[in-house]
Amino acid sequence: MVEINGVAVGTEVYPNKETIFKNSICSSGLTGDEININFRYESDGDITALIMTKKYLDDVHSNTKVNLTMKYIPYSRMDRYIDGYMFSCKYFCEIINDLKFNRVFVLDPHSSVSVAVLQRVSEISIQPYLDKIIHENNIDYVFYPDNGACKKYPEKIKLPEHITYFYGNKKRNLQTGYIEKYELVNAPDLKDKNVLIIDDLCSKGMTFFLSGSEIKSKGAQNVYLYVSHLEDSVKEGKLLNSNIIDEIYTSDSIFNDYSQEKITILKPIN
Ligand SMILES: O=P(O)(O)OC[C@H]1O[C@@H](O)[C@H](O)[C@@H]1O
Repeated sequence: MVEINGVAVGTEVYPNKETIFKNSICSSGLTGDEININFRYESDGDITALIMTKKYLDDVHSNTKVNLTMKYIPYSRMDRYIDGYMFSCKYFCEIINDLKFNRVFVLDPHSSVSVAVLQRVSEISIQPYLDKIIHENNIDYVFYPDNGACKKYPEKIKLPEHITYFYGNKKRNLQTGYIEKYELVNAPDLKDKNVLIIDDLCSKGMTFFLSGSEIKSKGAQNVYLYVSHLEDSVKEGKLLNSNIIDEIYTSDSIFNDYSQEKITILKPIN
């Protein structure tokens, strides 16, 4: 989904599935010094819509600065050279650079690779989300479910002084995607404690099902999960039908099913 100043672009298609890119939004008054594009990845077609929209704005509003908000960066997981695979994260970010946005705003990117490639990029902080969740749920401990999260978040977020974190180790088979082994590393006494798991992405939720199960088996009272980007595929996994996680919190970056019990989509930060 692509919006120009809050109005969706390209919502109709021709019979052959090409999108009808109308300019009604633009003719109904695009004034001001800056235009804001909101890009929410739902499918690869949204990337076409983004390219068309920026090209259109360059054409008819060539003197106006155009900002892009792209909370979830598509292809951000394909963030290294792997033999036989395309380095899609790099290529996608280069396409964004080629479009020459004035500023690009992203939320909690999966790794440092995307922000290293993207130009004129700023990160929207997830701190206000975490402060709210920690406060409202009387969190005792924070848990980072894998090495990636454990490396990233201590540098990125500030926990209240009384809260310490512990972390987990997972071994995923890259061919099958299956998690073959999961263990808690430095777990404190969790009896009757409230734990918040923090990570960037949830796909089918297996990482959180396994880590949450381990945490609950150590006597934790409530286990909450914050993920910046929640994929729809979470509905296909075990997580939502179990009692392992008491509430999942996420941003509106890619998840938009407000009917799900146990999932809170947090209001945009700014
Ligand atoms: O376990 P699922 O939900 O499938 O995958 C999510 C995990 O896989 C990683 O890319 C994410 O950073 C997260 O740790």
